[in-house]
Amino acid sequence: MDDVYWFLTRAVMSAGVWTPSASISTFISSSALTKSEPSEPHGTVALELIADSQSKGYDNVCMPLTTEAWRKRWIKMCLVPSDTVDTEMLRRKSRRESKVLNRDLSVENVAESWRENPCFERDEVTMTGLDEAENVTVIISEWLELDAEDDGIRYDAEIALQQELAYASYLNIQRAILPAPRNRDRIASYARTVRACLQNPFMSLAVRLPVYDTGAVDAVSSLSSSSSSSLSSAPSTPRLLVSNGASRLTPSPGRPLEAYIDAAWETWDLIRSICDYNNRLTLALDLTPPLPNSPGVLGKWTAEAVRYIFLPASTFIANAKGYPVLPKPTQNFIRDSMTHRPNIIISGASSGLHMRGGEEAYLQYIKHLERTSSAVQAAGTIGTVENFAQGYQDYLQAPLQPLMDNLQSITYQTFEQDPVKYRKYEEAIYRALAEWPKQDKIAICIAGAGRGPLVARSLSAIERAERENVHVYAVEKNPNAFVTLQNRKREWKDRVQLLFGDMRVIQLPEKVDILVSELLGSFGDNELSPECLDGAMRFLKPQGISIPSSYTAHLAPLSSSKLYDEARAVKDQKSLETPYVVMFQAVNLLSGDGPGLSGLCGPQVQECWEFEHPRRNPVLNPEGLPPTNSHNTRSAKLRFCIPHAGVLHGLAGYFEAVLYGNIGLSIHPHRKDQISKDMLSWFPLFFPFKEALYLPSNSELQVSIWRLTNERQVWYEWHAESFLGSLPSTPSTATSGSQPRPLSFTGSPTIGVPSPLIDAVDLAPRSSITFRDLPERTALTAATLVKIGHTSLHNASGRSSWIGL
Ligand SMILES: C[S@@+](CC[C@H](N)C(=O)[O-])C[C@H]1O[C@@H](n2cnc3c(N)ncnc32)[C@H](O)[C@@H]1O
Repeated sequence: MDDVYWFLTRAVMSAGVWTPSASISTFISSSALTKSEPSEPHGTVALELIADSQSKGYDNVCMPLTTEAWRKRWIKMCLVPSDTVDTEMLRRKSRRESKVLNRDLSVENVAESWRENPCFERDEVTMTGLDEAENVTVIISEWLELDAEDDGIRYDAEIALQQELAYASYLNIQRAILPAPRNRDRIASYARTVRACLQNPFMSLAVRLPVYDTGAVDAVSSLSSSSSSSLSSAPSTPRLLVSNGASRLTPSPGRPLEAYIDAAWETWDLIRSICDYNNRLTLALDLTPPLPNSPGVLGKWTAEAVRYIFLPASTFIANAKGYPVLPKPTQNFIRDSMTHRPNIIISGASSGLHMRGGEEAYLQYIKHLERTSSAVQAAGTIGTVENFAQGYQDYLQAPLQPLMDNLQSITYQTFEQDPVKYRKYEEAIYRALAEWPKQDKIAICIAGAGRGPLVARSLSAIERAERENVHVYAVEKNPNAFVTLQNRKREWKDRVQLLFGDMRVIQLPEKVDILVSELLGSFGDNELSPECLDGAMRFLKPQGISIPSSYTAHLAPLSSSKLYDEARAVKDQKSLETPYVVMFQAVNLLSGDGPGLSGLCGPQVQECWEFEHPRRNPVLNPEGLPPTNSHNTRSAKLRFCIPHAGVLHGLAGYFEAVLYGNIGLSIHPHRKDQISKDMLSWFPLFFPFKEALYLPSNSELQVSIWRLTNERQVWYEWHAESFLGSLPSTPSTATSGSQPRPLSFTGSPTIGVPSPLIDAVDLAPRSSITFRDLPERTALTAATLVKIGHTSLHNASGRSSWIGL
């Protein structure tokens, strides 16, 4: 049964033109702001530069809040002058912590009065008027070291930060970009300060972060080298402002750039965790080179709260004609990010770095990426899921309970707009009919007919198959929908017989050859199709056909701070133990394909279990019904390889159904386009975790999930454990001198069975990785995995969420 009714109703009412457009800003440096006098008619330099950038087609400007004068005063007040610093240490020191003998008490008194009453002088800020600050993205002083080693520097940097934010608030600025964290050792201090600043409920903050971690690349030198070259000055100017590439850091040989990207992500993960996933904390992702070359490595950032993307001119390369373009992986990342409507900040466009195109070439190129983004194009194309779901991405919806509830007419009407589902059903019925000898009398039952679209599709399949002798029964338990069915019966005449009642108890005048139902949920069985069809199977002849004939549930571990945050917003346990229907957008699937640590890891998305109709050899009571529901319980233990560090926030649930032969329905992310492209009726299920579980690079995640039942309810429970590998000291198997066998990439009957719907077009051999020899594999597994964490058991005994029978 379709999980999107509620969403659809809302979507129909709010359908409007939503253009997923990014806003593009230009960066104005503080030197540009201070060097010239304003010309008429602009009252200030800031207003003049803002007007100039608007005339060039930028949507916004991004500029620092403070000037060089402020930096100089802060250094003078707070840092020990360079000539008194211990040159061995090559580190800046705060006056507060300094033990030097020749302390200048007058300066220290000035500093103390500043600490007591922080205040700017006019020439220390770039703007003073509300008109200047309007629509400006403000950058907090980049030289503030909120993560300095020196306690005094950190303390004074925090006071300065609070002072700048208070001034920004005064100018009605509600968003600010913070200085980048630089010192991995002190990220917790940085994050604590940010958390304190977030106490102002009207201010949203973005952490600027290079996609590789500068602290990891050059942990000491980034601080000490800048101080050695300018001991009397503040920390180095952040790389963002360097457009000639002179200050590029080079990763050390032997460590791939991807490793630094994991480190950068870990920095972000720690900051947002300490800030308790505050939704006013976002990322300003700095794409200053060097950047990774491998495709998809930037993909994990699409699942994070990236509000700003810094693109210095130095990130661009020249194409064959000399115009600036982005390297392929960066290009793809920008395209994919477009649906999140980021604010893209271009800096150094006027520096003449590229031969052709001039300053506007950068802006034009980003606009071109937006226009050609497949996600943006899909959102603008009627009939696609992206268009259909506009504005509802990453929106949590409680799945409906169609067995317990009676749907409204508007709900039926909206999901009847899905052309793909009904076309697939008609084709399945047509093919099933084609298998019967022409002269046979055939009976079809539509179990759960709703307002009748599958009845109408059955009749057209009968016509296409040129069958004369076919009778259709339509069973429906919703009394209101049954009125609509009666109305349509006038058009169907006696080809169709309507029966009002619950398919689990109702009697039919005769047994049928084909039983058609659509009781599927996003996870296949989560709207109780197995339980309803147990009853309906009484109508089916022994050799009869059920459409669907089977369906499978699939899972993948996912990271999404947005969904995690949403699920936690309702502050009770229930909301974090409830599966939700969600159109995923800012989501990253954490698993990769491969053998992993245990040799047992499967594909990125794995199958949990299957339901087949009719069941093989069922135990039935005299009424033809199963005595208990225990045969509909299921469980799965899945092993996922985690190639890159990430945080597990939940599980993505999908289904795939075989209607008949190779006709099917699928929302499996890798197969849906091959099986039922542009089908609108189902969005995936999201099983949240109460605790975010950190997963290091090259770890293994083991997920357990159960479908459980009692006489009145069905529910899911879920749990996860994480492992790291350690090499066994001795070979774990006694294979008389032979080496452990290599991993085999040949098919396995149990892991990652390929879809029966796409056997001819199935994908790479992602799904079938296992050891050839099971006993050997088991011994190795036990020897190599080291447990590192787990979640609690979610929804124990169905305490928070269940589906009523
Ligand atoms: C998803 S709707 C499908 C309606 C229609 N077949 C379609 O595809 O548009 C499922 C329908 O099955 C009905 N239904 C669910 N459980 C039922 C049961 N146990 N007996 C009879 N009808 C049932 C619901 O009322 C609903 O109308």
